[in-house]
Amino acid sequence: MHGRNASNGEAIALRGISKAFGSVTVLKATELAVHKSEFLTLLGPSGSGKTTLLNLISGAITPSSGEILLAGRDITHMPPRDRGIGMVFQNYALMPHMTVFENVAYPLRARREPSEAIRRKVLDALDRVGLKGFDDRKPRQLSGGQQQRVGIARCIVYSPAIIMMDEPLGALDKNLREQMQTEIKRLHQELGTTIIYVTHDQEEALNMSDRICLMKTGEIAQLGTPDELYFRPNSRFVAEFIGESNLLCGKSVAANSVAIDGAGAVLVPSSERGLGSDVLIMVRPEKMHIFASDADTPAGHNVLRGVVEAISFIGGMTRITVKTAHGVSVTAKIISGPACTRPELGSAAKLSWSPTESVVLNG
Ligand SMILES: Nc1ncnc2c1ncn2[C@@H]1O[C@H](COP(=O)(O)OP(=O)(O)OP(=O)(O)O)[C@@H](O)[C@H]1O
Repeated sequence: MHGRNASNGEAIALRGISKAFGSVTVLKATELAVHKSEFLTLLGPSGSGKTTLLNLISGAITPSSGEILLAGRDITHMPPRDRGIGMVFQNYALMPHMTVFENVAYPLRARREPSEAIRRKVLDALDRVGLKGFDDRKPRQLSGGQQQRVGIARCIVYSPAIIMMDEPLGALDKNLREQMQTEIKRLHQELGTTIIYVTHDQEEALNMSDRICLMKTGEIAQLGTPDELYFRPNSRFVAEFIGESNLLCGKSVAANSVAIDGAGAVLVPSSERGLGSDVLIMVRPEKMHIFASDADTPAGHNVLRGVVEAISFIGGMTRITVKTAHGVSVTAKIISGPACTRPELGSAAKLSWSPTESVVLNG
């Protein structure tokens, strides 16, 4: 398994990679392996280190410590152009005086490929990104979305094994962004390329990725599938960054029970915790059910009582917030139906959820 095959299916591996600018460490020692053909997204708030990580992999900056392996080979000190990693930028970085054809041909000309091969590959790349027949245009004659397609064509034209995209859809409006997300996913499936994608948009990350690497102040907060980050966040930060969450503070009173501050004990999945330790229970709003105060709740469910303080209709779903007797606002998201089927503003209500839907986080 080792020797020639030392990469073990890893396209990129970071081993103890860190980066400091002067005395400020912006990326703490990081371990990360990106699998071959994987779509991995670096997600995180502004300043969390996503671009720094990308720049380290591309070779635009050198690490303060650690090593970077490309398919098992140490490239830590290799110049960027020799790494063969394709880049797609938010601002497209097209050459304005060149036609679309020449922009896309550029990396092939730099590699001195024969002109017939260049023509074939450029037209194929333009076809793949839906720009057949646009080869004679100049970038300024294209919309933002079309310019980014040229940026993508220029990247896929020389078949790099790894493509990195830094907020590629950041300059586009919402509808176009969603359409381009679908197209980038399709291209990923067609080409089987490893993609490392940077965004600070959690919906984009959930929609596109095989795995998400969520960054927080220069560290990986959690690395996992979209499902894992959404349903099994490992911390309050992850629970709050991905999707909406209800957080209830309490103390562990048994392996499967937490006493919520001011509201009695609720059941949670069993796990080993120090009794009396501070914990947070996270429940996604769509796992919360709402009932009139005199209605029966499902057997075995946890129940909180309160008063409906806000109702907002968000299309297919309706968000109902209940202020509980212990003064905490808890939100349930239910499938929208006629107004008569939901509690009225100001009325007493019960919220219930299955103990299996409680995620226990360290307090
Ligand atoms: N050349 C530099 N010199 C000094 N500090 C830098 C430099 N480049 C980045 N930083 C700092 O490193 C931290 C991480 O920046 P980085 O650009 O990697 O974040 P990011 O997650 O990509 O943020 P954004 O979403 O805003 O692009 C920030 O605090 C930033 O100010």
